[in-house]
Amino acid sequence: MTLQNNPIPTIRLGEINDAETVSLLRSACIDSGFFYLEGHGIDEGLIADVLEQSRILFGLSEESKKALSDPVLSRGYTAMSEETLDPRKQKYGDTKEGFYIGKHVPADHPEFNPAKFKGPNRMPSPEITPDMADCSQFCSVMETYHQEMCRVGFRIVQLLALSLGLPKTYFDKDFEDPLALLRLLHYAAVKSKPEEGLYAAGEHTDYGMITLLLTDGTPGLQVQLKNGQWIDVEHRKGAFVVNLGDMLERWSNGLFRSTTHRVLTHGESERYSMPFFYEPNFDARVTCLDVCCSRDNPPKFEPTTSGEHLLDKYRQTHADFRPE
Ligand SMILES: O=C(O)CCC(=O)C(=O)O
Ligand SMILES: [Fe+2]
Repeated sequence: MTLQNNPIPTIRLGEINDAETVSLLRSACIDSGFFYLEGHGIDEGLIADVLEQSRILFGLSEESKKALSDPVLSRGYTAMSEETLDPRKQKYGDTKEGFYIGKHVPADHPEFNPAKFKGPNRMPSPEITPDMADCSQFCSVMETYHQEMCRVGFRIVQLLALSLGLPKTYFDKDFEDPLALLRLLHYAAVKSKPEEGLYAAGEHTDYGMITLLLTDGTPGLQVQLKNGQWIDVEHRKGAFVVNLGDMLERWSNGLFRSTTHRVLTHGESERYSMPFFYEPNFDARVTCLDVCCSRDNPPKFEPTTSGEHLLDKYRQTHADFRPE
């Protein structure tokens, strides 16, 4: 396979100070904004459990799944076709259903603050989802995975700091209370027809810092190269597909790329995936980094905060949302 066909490099998370890894990561962030992650230390058994529990969740009755929705806090269940990632090109909603899990902050906790995305998860329980045999198993698998992924996310951010020519701990303070959201996704066995506006997940960039994606191996994810061409992101067992979001592009003054991607399904089988969105503290300041600016290359973006940036992105999506 030529480099042209597979421009997505592999980063091993083992040796964090390794100069070669740092420079490979820098190139990946500048060129494609996507890389495979190996050596992350997440147990294969845990990954299998997350996939199994995800299948169990989406196999519940429609009644149970609807009872798990919580649109106010964007936690819990989102129905098939409810989301439209690219309203400009899509005639139909994404042919997927989803389930969001964040950090659980109970309503009576001092940190509870829906305006800052701090609130309770909406999880299965014998009362809400009587058809789930073992709700506590689902909850404990997802909680463990969420915690482990925060640990991996933190290490990637340290590696990103090095790749920007900054001290390894540069962003540490901004990730003391990260906005970290795991999303389970289930794509229907529907053949995507982009020419007719039918997508499994419409074209988009991710809003935040980094996304770590795991799938069941069913193909579908495509990335757009700088020349406009779409390429398949091939599944690599045990590796995460990591991509950068708009917030990091902004922070790095456009040096690191937030790349457009989409999902097209072939219609032969269902597809399960779980993106994990790892973002800075709500109040973290996002100001174009000095190392990415110069007299000839002044800051292209106004300073903002992580929370404001994310809220802005959500508002934009809603403003031009035109349901058919
Ligand atoms: O399911 C996938 O492969 C990608 C999903 C995605 O891009 C997203 O949820 O932002
Ligand atoms: Fe995405």
